[in-house]
Amino acid sequence: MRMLVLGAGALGGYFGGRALERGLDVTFLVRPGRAAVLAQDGLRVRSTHGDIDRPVTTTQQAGPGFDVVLLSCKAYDLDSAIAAIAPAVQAGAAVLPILNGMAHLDRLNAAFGPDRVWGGLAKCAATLRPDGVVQHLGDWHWLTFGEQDGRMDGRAAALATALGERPGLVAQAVPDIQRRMWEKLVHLGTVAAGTVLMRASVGEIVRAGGAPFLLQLLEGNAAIAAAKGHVMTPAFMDGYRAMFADPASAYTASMLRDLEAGGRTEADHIFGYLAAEAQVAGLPAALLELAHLHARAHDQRRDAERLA
Ligand SMILES: NC(=O)C1=CN([C@@H]2O[C@H](COP(=O)(O)OP(=O)(O)OC[C@H]3O[C@@H](n4cnc5c(N)ncnc54)[C@H](OP(=O)(O)O)[C@@H]3O)[C@@H](O)[C@H]2O)C=CC1
Ligand SMILES: CC(C)(CO)C(=O)C(=O)O
Repeated sequence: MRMLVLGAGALGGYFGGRALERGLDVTFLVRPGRAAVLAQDGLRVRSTHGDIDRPVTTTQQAGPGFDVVLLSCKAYDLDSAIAAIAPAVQAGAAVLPILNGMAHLDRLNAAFGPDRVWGGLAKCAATLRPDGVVQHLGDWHWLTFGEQDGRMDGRAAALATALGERPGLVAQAVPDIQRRMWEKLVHLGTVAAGTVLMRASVGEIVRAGGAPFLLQLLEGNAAIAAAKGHVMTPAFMDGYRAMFADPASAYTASMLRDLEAGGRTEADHIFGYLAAEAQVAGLPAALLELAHLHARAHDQRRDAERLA
């Protein structure tokens, strides 16, 4: 199976590297800066599930011949990413986006049609270090995806079989990817809003007395998902209530890591989207709106080059 990976950042580098290990024919579609690093040093991944150090094939121009495009850009780069992958998708490849959030599906559907676009999500924490190494954080290694019509006999199932389920990468094709993406957004919307607003890990927030704050975010996000027709199960809620009340947790969202590194945030795509959906449903969203404002203010300061 031939895979084109747009972006060799944290997740593109991690999952693209694991796909290479499992025998897929992988090409990274990258911009000149990342292309130069990969040409010089190869793909370097550091992970408790095994490091990766290997030369990789890169291109700066997509073309025909790919079965699937793993789309791993940030939401704010979506327009340029759509333009970059278009030659591969128009030639027949499916798109597997692993961005957090939901709104990108509409834009991908508009660009390529829903038959070509899968849903997808990554439960995996990683970061691209300044030295160009992809650092896997913690133990999560799940890649979940599915065709939007829920078909289980198409290319998504074939990709899951090709990638398999082993430590380092557990790939699953599912018939209910929209529900899974909403579960991920309830989780992410909680950890991102909580840790970005407090500029602290889950454990630090809990030890400071903030467990009720995190739980309020979790319940609020679950109510928004329910209003969209995706009711979180009791088991899901119990698991995340425990996670967001753990005083020993070092857990932070990638958005906090990006913000602390002086990067741009996906504020509109995550907090803005959730707050807008809350408004449509007549639900309270004060904490999401505050997180949105906080991250946007950071983005303003960053764009003006006034970060310390
Ligand atoms: N990191 C994490 O732990 C997790 C992240 N996510 C989500 O996954 C998505 C990706 O995040 P992450 O991997 O952290 O992001 P990164 O910033 O680490 O990587 C994104 C990469 O996309 C590349 N890119 C963007 N536009 C283009 C383009 N037009 N052509 C080629 N390359 C392009 C960037 O390249 P360049 O270097 O040239 O800018 C960058 O290397 C986000 O939506 C995030 O919320 C989900 C789960 C966990
Ligand atoms: C919550 C987490 C780590 C789950 O993969 C994530 O998506 C992120 O930090 O962006």
